[in-house]
Amino acid sequence: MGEEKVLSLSNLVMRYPNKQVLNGINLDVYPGQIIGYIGPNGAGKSTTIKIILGLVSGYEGTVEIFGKNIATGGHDYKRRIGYVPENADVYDQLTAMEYLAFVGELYGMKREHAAEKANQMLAAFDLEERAHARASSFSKGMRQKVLIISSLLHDPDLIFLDEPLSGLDANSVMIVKELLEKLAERGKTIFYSSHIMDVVEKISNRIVLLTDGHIAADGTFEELRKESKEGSLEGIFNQLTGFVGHEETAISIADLITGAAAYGE
Ligand SMILES: Nc1ncnc2c1ncn2[C@@H]1O[C@H](COP(=O)(O)OP(=O)(O)OP(=O)(O)O)[C@@H](O)[C@H]1O
Repeated sequence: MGEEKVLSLSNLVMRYPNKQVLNGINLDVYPGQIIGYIGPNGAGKSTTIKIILGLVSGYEGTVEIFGKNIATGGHDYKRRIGYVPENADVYDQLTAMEYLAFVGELYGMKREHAAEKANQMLAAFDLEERAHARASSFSKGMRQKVLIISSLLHDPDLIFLDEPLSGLDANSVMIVKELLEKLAERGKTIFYSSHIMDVVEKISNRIVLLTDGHIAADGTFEELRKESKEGSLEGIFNQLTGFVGHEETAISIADLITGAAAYGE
């Protein structure tokens, strides 16, 4: 591909004191891609994203964003990035508008511009009436919408989303799924981490599966399907992560709960 890479990871290795999490990740990402970054719990997905965002240090290898090494290239690239973390929370004491104007300013927007755009986006997400209410009074889904807006307000080119649909109702899920596609069509790049396989299957135009610290699969859903001969992404995931016997596991847990194992009933 002749296009400029948005993100490039070369031989990325990360060790925590008692665990090697990333074992040499190589990944080149191009404009317009919607990458579904998947893998079992603890595989290292969040660690990868945090390294890319400059939130975790001590890695080996190279991370280039918009053609610049993040270790030596300054922090300007962060203004072109949007991020919805998995366990984020809006500041409870701020109203949705205050929070969004604040985040917009952090990304270098003028406060009035951030506030005006935030107002329009809150209305688009059906939250106009709650714009001046404190976040502490918001439901989980309302908070998630505010977080999504906060990650997109400054019109980033590279967007990281960790379980972005968490807590959203069915209508909002449809809007966000469609929105991601529209943004990708406009050249934005989306890096999307989720455990909901049917959503990843539908949204992503490229799926990257991380297991045991390395990339076990990388391609479109169709490519992965041809290679694995499984019909669904869930099946491919189970095959590539070596998972068998969900029923046996469920039975043994149910036995523990009801005491059947201990009492041989
Ligand atoms: N600060 C830390 N110190 C030590 N170990 C850590 C630290 N952060 C993460 N780990 C370990 O690194 C591994 C990868 O964690 P990470 O959060 O990247 O996984 P993940 O793929 O995002 O998992 P999940 O799907 O559960 O969100 C886990 O074994 C975790 O315990």
